[in-house]
Amino acid sequence: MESLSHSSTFLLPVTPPEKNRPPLSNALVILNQRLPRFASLLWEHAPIRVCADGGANRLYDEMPLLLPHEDASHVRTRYVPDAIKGDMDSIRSEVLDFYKVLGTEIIDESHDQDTTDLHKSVAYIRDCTSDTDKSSLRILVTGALGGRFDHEIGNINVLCRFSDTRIILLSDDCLVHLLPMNYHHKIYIHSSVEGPHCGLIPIGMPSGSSTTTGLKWDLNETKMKFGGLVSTSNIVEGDVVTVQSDSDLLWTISIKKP
Ligand SMILES: Nc1ncnc2c1ncn2[C@@H]1O[C@H](COP(=O)(O)OP(=O)(O)OP(=O)(O)O)[C@@H](O)[C@H]1O
Ligand SMILES: Cc1ncc(C[n+]2csc(CCO)c2C)c(N)n1
Repeated sequence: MESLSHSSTFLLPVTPPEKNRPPLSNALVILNQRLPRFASLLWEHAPIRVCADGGANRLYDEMPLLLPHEDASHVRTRYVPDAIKGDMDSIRSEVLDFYKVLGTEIIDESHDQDTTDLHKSVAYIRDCTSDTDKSSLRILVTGALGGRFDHEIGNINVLCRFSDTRIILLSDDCLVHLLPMNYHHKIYIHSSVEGPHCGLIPIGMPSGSSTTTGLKWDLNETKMKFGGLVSTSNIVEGDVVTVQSDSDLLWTISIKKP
């Protein structure tokens, strides 16, 4: 069985070795919810930055608030997205004009009312990425959790629709990503910034057998399904958690407050 490693390095300060030889190439998608307090750190980790429609308002309004000791207009001209994509029904016109003048690519897909702005943004990033680079692509998504439940479920559905792409949904409090079925997953825990609360939830179908190590309540060829057992309020015990399952699982872990 093939192995897949996971590590929330994007929550750690950017270090020179990572700048020289990053193991994964990050992209950032900003959704239309409050920016997390570590938004500027994610920006530094991600050379490609896309705002999904109203996410551009958040970047424009809130990045200066996260950097209160700097001049607001300097912050705005430093944090310019590569692209703004979506159905453009939420972005304010002055925000659109501001970024357009600074060279941001504007992709209006208002004709498509069947896919979400996150879906459109993920498709854009995948299309910009060569096939050889796709295996090392990791998309970080801010504002994806909390808020409106239909949006949250839509965001989780994007994980399933693009299950061959690493996508991490983020809020201030936690992160969520998919562990595709039939891999030996090794999750490296950075206990200075994440944990100990975590969960493993089957998505799309019941799990006939899931096995873990490194958790307080490990699974041992355990069945999980909605309406039966799902692993919530679990606790990470070691520096590494391993997971194997015959179905796709969502992995979630808490993010520590500073
Ligand atoms: N309250 C929220 N909770 C979670 N995700 C959100 C929330 N609001 C927006 N998003 C995410 O940000 C993206 C862009 O938001 P935006 O408000 O521009 O979308 P929208 O398509 O205009 O939404 P709607 O028309 O349903 O209000 C959405 O596609 C969704 O992924
Ligand atoms: C069955 C079905 N349900 C809801 C929508 C609406 N919808 C889904 S994604 C989207 C775009 C949001 O930016 C909109 C309006 C649809 N098309 N089909």
